[in-house]
Parts: sequence; structure tokens; C-alpha cells
Amino acid sequence: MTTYDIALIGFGGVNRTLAQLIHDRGSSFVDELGFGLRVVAITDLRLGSLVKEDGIDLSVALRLGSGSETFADHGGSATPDNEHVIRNCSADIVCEATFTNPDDGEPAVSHVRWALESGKSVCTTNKGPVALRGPELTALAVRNGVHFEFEGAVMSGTPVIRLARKMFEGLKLDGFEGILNGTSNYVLGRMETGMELGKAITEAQELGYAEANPAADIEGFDVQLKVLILANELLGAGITLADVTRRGISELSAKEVKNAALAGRRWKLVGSAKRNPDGTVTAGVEPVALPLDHGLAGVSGATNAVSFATDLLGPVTVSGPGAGRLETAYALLSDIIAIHAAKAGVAAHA
Ligand SMILES: NC(=O)c1ccc[n+]([C@@H]2O[C@H](COP(=O)([O-])OP(=O)(O)OC[C@H]3O[C@@H](n4cnc5c(N)ncnc54)[C@H](O)[C@@H]3O)[C@@H](O)[C@H]2O)c1
Ligand SMILES: N[C@@H](CCO)C(=O)O
Repeated sequence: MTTYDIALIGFGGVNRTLAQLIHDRGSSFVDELGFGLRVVAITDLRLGSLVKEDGIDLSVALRLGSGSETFADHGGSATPDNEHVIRNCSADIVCEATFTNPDDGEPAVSHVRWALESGKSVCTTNKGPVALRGPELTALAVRNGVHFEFEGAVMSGTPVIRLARKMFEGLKLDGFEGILNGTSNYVLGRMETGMELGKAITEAQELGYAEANPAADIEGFDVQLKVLILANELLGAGITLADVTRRGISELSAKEVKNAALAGRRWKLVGSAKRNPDGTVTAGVEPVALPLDHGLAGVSGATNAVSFATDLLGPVTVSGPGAGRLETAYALLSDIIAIHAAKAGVAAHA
């Protein structure tokens, strides 16, 4: 029976929920998915680091976080020791779910690089490494015979990247437009009811949607990274973050948002990219007051949706959860499933 040993880098909402899934359903994975999962290392800024080659007792790890206990109280260290843990633990797969840093993607870029260099595959929901160093890290994975998967970096557990890659073969993608941030979409919906921006943001934080610094959601930095990922990964745009224009929603008042809804329009934060006749790609993020009959106007709450412009089918829209601890933990599980399938494929052709 195949068992994958997992290292969890960052033990917050997403990786903690993945650990809960493994704890609760791990025994059914073997029958359902053809493999078992065992967590052999966890690091976190607040909890430190814990490494157990025969598997960490997740019922113990999952109880930590609210009190003063750290991994140091359970045979581990009070510090994350990320490079040592990532390079030396026995994990087959590293799940990187630390804070997204939109400036340079660090330290997550280093976490991913250390894992790939030490022959470990990586699954990540962290947009930084994917948006800012994606091609370089993918090439490093190939050179080391491992996998770099990042389905959860865009639209959480909604499999937009793998779907476009596998199901759009033969189609020419000329662009996309979408609602790619659950927090801002949830906030705009609450503002339509008259709720002030600050209170709506607090609600999104309590629901586990928001970034550590919610300005990333509200000012469009999160969508800017996601537009860059989709443009480069799916349109082959070859652009950089500086090429993606950005405006957020903090410029909108609750009154403007509410009045627009009364006038038959809905404010949405829209990320888009369009291939120009000369082959270059123009990309950006901006708030738009959409007419109610627009395909994206009805996308509410933390739901995301992206409509791809294709040559043979016209617009094709993918919609689903764009944020949420469980939804995003599933994205990491879907990455592990993809790695297992790739390994099985290789074995089948060996
Ligand atoms: N929550 C969602 O809905 C969602 C959806 C898609 C993608 N993401 C992305 O997934 C990542 C994790 O999201 P989350 O909701 O779990 O965030 P979170 O803030 O709940 O958890 C992040 C954890 O990482 C830890 N951490 C930060 N820097 C670290 C470091 N250098 N070493 C070790 N641990 C470190 C923090 O202590 C924290 O516990 C983020 O990059 C986020 O943008 C989140
Ligand atoms: N904070 C992000 C999480 C998903 O990337 C959002 O609200 O969409």
C-alpha cells in the first residue's frame, strides 16, 4: 500500500484543516484514493516545529494553538527551523501554506526551493511562489524528478488550473475575466446591504477567507497575483506582476455599492487578461459595476468564477468556492491525488 509522508509548513487555517481531514478520513483514503497519508513534520511561526518519522499524533497537534503550549512541549522545538526540517525530514510531499507575501513571495519561495532541491514534491496554496517564481520552480521540480502542484493558489479548491490544462486542449485561450477573490466579493455583497467596509472585512476574517493582512484582498493585490498566475500558466503570457494593473475596492463607499444594486448594477472586483492582436497580453484588476445580466454579476459570497474566451467554444465559465479553510485544504488533497496519478502513470509506462 502506498503511503505518502507529508510535511506541513505553516499550521494555520488551511494546513490545520488538511491535518483534520487526514485525522478524520485518512483510513478511508486508501480505499477511496489508493494511498494513505501520514504527517511526519509540522512547522509554524507560533508553534515551532515537530518532526516524527513514524508519524505525528494529529489529535495532539490539532489541540495546540489556542493556549500557550507549543511543539516544544511535545518533543519538538519552539522555533520553526524551516530549512532544517524541510531539507532533512522524511516527507515525500511538502504542503506549503504560510502567509502569501505579494512583494517577493518569501520565505515561501525558499521553502518550496528547499523541498524541491531535497527531492520532495510540493503542494502549495501560497500565491507568492507560483506567481513570482512559478516557471523557475516548475523547472527545478522537473530537474529533480518531483512535482510542483498549486491548484489552490487560484480559486481555492475549485480545480480551474487543472481543468483548463486538461479539458481545454485543442482550444485557443484568448483571455479571461473573473471574480478571483472571495473576501472582496463577500465584502461587496455585505456592503450591498448597507454594511460598512470594516465590519464586512471582520466577518470575512472570522470566516477564514481573508489574508493575514486583508488589505491584500481589498486593494487587489491577491487578485493581481492570481491574474498573473492564470495569464502565465494558461495563456503563456510571459508577463510580470508590474504588467498587471491594480485597483482595489476601498475607493467604494457602502452607499455607492448599495445604490448601484438599487440601480440594477453590482460592483465586483474583476481580474482579467486579454491577448492583443500582436500576441501581447494586457492584464489588470479593477472594480466594475456590472449590469445584472452579466455572467459574473450573480456570483455571490466567497464564490469565485472565471470566464475564459476560447476560439471554438466562445466563453466557458468555471465557478466554485474561491476561499475557505476546508475548500482550500481540499485543493492540497487534490494536488496529492494528482501527484499520485502522475507517479502511477510513470509506473504504468515503466
Ligand atoms: N484561507 C483561504 O481561503 C485560502 C484560499 C486559498 C489560498 N490561501 C493561501 O494559503 C495560505 C495559508 O492560508 P491560511 O488561511 O491557512 O492562512 P493562516 O494565516 O490561517 O495560516 C498561515 C500559517 O502560516 C504560519 N506561518 C507564516 N509564516 C511562517 C513561516 N515562515 N514558517 C512557518 N510558519 C509560518 C502562520 O503562523 C500561520 O499559522 C496563504 O498563503 C493564503 O493566501 C488561503
Ligand atoms: N484571501 C483569499 C483566499 C483565497 O486565495 C480570498 O479571499 O480569495
